[in-house]
Amino acid sequence: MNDRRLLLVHAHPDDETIGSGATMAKYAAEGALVTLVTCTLGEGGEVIPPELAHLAADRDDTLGEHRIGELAAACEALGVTDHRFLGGPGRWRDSGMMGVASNDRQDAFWRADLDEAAGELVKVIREVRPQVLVTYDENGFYGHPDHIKANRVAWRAFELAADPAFGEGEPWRIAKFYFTAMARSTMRRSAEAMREADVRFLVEDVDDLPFGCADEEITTEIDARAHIGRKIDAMRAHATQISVDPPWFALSNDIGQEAFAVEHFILRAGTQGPTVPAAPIEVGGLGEPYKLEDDLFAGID
Ligand SMILES: CC(=O)N[C@H]1[C@@H](O[C@@H]2[C@H](O)[C@H](O)[C@@H](O)[C@H](O)[C@H]2O)O[C@H](CO)[C@@H](O)[C@@H]1O
Ligand SMILES: [Zn+2]
Repeated sequence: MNDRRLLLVHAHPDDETIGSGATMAKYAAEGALVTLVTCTLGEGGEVIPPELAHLAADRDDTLGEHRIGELAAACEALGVTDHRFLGGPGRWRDSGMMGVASNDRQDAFWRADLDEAAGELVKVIREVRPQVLVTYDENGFYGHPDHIKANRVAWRAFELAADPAFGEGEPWRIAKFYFTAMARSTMRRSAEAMREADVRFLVEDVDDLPFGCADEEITTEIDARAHIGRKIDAMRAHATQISVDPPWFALSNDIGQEAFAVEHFILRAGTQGPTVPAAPIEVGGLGEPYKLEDDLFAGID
């Protein structure tokens, strides 16, 4: 174990793997403490396997409980041993996609009191004392209300954890705050490869997808190719949400995506560390002429 401590805040079981799974596996394998906080149980998700359809919210409403098990299996696959649900399992419920009726439930994460939810995350931050925090950008990566709220709660907790006038425990200032990111150029190349591979999933035009950023916004590139097998295994663990046909996967909308082994991030707060030439495009990097951090802890230790 080294002294590196990485905290990730994700909205639902499966997001950790989709957006940062290879990176989590890499740092866990290198001996860092990787702590995952998941904000809901994913109670409102769709269910892919027909034999599990009864779990859905409008049937038995036991999908949240089932996804606790999926997430435990995914964390084991990633080598992540420290996982918490924000405020405890079921404290806040999956709000559903933007605009649906479940957004208005009293227990919806989207309606959570910001300082109350952030206060729960401050407890974890002051206990773990992470140097690095990762979550979504202000749009929640793709606009889901729970993802947007996760960004807001994480940012508020980032501020409060460092404030000696707030709450109990020793204040802790996190050195670097990152957003998960996906470069549109990488997405385009992936979509082209999917078309050529004639995969069984739908291939959408990148411009029609609700996520992706300009290459120039990326600050950090984590080459976790050595750990892609763990990411694929973790995706398989989330069987109600993800279909896997490596290196491709799809959610219940059946829109094909690539399980990237090189994952990108945007530094939102903190000082950028030393940069190196980006990995080649052929392996999923941004390629020339980009120079990026190749380590989330760059410049800290
Ligand atoms: C990756 C992610 O955030 N998944 C969420 C999302 O699930 C999507 C939702 O059910 C949508 O209606 C489908 O078309 C899409 O395929 C799903 O990925 O929203 C769910 C409800 O809030 C959430 O449980 C799931 O984790
Ligand atoms: Zn999600």
